[in-house]
Amino acid sequence: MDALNFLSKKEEVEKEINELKSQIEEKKRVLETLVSNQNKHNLTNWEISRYSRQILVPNIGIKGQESFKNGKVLIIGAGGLGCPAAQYLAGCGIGHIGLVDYDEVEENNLHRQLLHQENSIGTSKVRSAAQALRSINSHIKVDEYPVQLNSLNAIQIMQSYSVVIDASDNPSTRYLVNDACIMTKLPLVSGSAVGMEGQLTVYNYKGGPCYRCLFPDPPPPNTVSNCGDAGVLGPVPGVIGTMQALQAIHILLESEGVLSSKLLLFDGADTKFRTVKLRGKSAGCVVCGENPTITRLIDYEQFCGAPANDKHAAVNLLKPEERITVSELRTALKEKGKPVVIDVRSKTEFDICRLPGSVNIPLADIEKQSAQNTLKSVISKSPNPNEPVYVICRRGNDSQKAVKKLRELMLLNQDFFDVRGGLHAWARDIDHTFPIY
Ligand SMILES: Nc1ncnc2c1ncn2[C@@H]1O[C@H](COP(=O)(O)OP(=O)(O)OP(=O)(O)O)[C@@H](O)[C@H]1O
Ligand SMILES: [Zn+2]
Repeated sequence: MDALNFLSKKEEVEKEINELKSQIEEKKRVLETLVSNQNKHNLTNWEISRYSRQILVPNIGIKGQESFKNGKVLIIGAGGLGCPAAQYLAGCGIGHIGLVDYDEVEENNLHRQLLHQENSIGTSKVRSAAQALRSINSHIKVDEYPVQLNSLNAIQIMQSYSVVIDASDNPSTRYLVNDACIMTKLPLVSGSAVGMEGQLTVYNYKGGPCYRCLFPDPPPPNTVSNCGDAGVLGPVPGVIGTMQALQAIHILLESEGVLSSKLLLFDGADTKFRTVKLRGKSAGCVVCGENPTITRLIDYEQFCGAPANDKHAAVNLLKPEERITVSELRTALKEKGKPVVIDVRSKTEFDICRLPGSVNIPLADIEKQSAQNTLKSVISKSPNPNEPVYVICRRGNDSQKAVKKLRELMLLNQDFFDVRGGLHAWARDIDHTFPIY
């Protein structure tokens, strides 16, 4: 047989094989339908076997597993809460999961965002989480939205789902998701976790309240603590995110356990759970009340006075002459003997790293004016008590607040200077061995 004949014969046989394969697949489907009709459900033998341990739970059963298979859950945020929530939903066989996140994986995410791996640092969180979910369960559909959820895209993204999980970390996104859930008539599973504590509730479920019914006004900007500032212990969002998955499941099952009009509080320090009753739906709510005034999505960053992310915007509270650079600080440290350097971070942060000889007086103590005696004693003991005092913090925001306060108090007629960019700038420009957190 010459080469041409061989190739065309080969192609013919391969075509026949493919046709036979698709006939087999088709027959398998017919058989599955026959079996499931006989069993009066639409689960395949493979699904029964794969999910057998949860199907055996009387609250779930075949009916429950069918509702998981048909379930469509959207998760906003693939971080500390979103990872455990998504992981359990994928494991349970929720047929369709959507993930929204604009951010990339950072090394400091890995202690708690366990869908992401070391080799995903710097890549899209949505991509990394979606890949992990597909390797947990290749039979579910995972939609990837590597974007910031905003007023332009929220409704369109949400309307393909039946339950929404808010696993984000900022008030602007919380109000946006709430309002979009009212407009798309979707139940909203809302969670949060910072430090050792977490909270969980369900909004907009069967006549229950929405987020705005309970919190009509946004919190003042910069008053909301986040993981980047206050820290968080990994298993704490693990608990809350897992319970968000459980709430989504209760909603899909239409079971009793939905936390509507109730708030679950978790204290990881004392290992305590508490549930408190919340106010019901408010007739005057501007979005879900009797005469709503918000009928389309608004500008949430403007409403909250804060961006829809937790990136740090640099504050600018002082005049240029009240601030010095890290290079000027280094010169002062070299040339002026031992100037006083006040570090206004928390004690926990001061224990992580500090400039040699710096003294820790947290901003909170300066603001409460409870630090004056300590400060006076530090200054009077310094070799050059009339020299300027330098104030430093992590990124150069809190140090400006401290300098402003200290200058207002005109303590000892001392000159106080802010160190621009704080210890992050020191690590970047002066000492590359200095730790960054
Ligand atoms: N509007 C939004 N659209 C899409 N994703 C959002 C939005 N707002 C917040 N997120 C995402 O929600 C996730 C929240 O995760 P988490 O609270 O663990 O914080 P983090 O930003 O990952 O970590 P850290 O606060 O420690 O830097 C983040 O990945 C963030 O990018
Ligand atoms: Zn409401």
